[in-house]
Amino acid sequence: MKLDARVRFPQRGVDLTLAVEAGRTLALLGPNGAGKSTALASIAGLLRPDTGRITLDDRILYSHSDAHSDTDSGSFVATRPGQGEWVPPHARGVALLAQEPRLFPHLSVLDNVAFGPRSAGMPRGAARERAREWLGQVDAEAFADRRPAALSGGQAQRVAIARALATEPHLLLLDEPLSALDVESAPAIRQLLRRVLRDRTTILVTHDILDAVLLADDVAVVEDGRVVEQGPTSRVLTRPTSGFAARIAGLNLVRGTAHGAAVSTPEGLRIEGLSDDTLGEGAPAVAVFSPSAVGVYLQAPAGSPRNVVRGTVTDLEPHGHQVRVHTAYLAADITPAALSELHLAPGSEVVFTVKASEVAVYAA
Ligand SMILES: Nc1ncnc2c1ncn2[C@@H]1O[C@H](COP(=O)(O)OP(=O)(O)OP(=O)(O)O)[C@@H](O)[C@H]1O
Repeated sequence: MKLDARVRFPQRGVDLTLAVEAGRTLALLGPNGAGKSTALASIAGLLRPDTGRITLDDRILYSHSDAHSDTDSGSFVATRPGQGEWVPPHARGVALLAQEPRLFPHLSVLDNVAFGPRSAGMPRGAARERAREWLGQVDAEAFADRRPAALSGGQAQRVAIARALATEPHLLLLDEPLSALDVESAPAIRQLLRRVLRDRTTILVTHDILDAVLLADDVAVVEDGRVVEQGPTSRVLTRPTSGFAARIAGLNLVRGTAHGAAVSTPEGLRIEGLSDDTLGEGAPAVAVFSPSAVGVYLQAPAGSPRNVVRGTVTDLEPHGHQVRVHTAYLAADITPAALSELHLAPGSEVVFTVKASEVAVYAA
């Protein structure tokens, strides 16, 4: 089913609009405190937004508007302040899978998975039958008779996935489902999710770019309580328009205004690039380029036609066989040999150069 959600918590500075098309997986990415968990809890019904509207297809799960602050056309005419609709969590057809499996410790694995169907009124035998099917789907039927305490973290998360899916939810919410797992068990659970999420309407909160690439059709980047960027995963990672998406995609991004195929920043920086967008003069735009396209010098090379950006080294870190040199806003990859020749350390003044032909300029 298709999800449309607008959730507003003015006191938390959260005002998010999200849409997930039926059968697609949307990854929510963003820094800590951006509002991702607030969005999931609101959609699951664990948290009541001050105002907003949440629908699954035509069914309203939550609706409440405030005539004074909600300027959405029409909606506040029909609903006066204090009125609204609220479907409790268990009746939403929404399953939430958290970081920790949170299985019921006193029930067997089988009865943990049968719990949802039982609560929905299914007879015990049929509920157990369904639980067995789902345990089979997640390769966990061998643990059916165990108690949760006798499971490893990865095994418990498999069971939690089966428990969430056994309720046959219209919408699945995953809150960093792999973050509590060790590096050995995470890949297998990621593969399992890849299989079970296919054609299922899902929102996935993650900090891991690999999860977004392997599991999500679309990505929404949340910063400071707002969705700052949303689109197909491949587009967001190859043509990011937010600083956060650029960082996780491993790209440099300079934001400013368009002047021809150049971007100018309020600080006076000007980056020339190539653009296949029709950019209005002065329109918001970004210049995006890879750290591997950046040359690092101590002095600006004489007569160079390249873009030149001065900065102070903030950090040096290994990056594959190279070393990534960070300044406050940009990064460059150089060889260890170049690093030792330049004698770089945090605090060093450097000049970054990049050819215009390596810089993509597009509307932001
Ligand atoms: N119980 C609460 N009461 C008031 N404000 C809260 C509460 N929980 C979170 N907030 C605020 O709401 C905003 C969004 O927080 P939220 O936990 O949704 O972010 P997040 O993106 O999920 O972060 P993280 O990645 O750290 O989980 C933050 O400003 C946070 O301080």
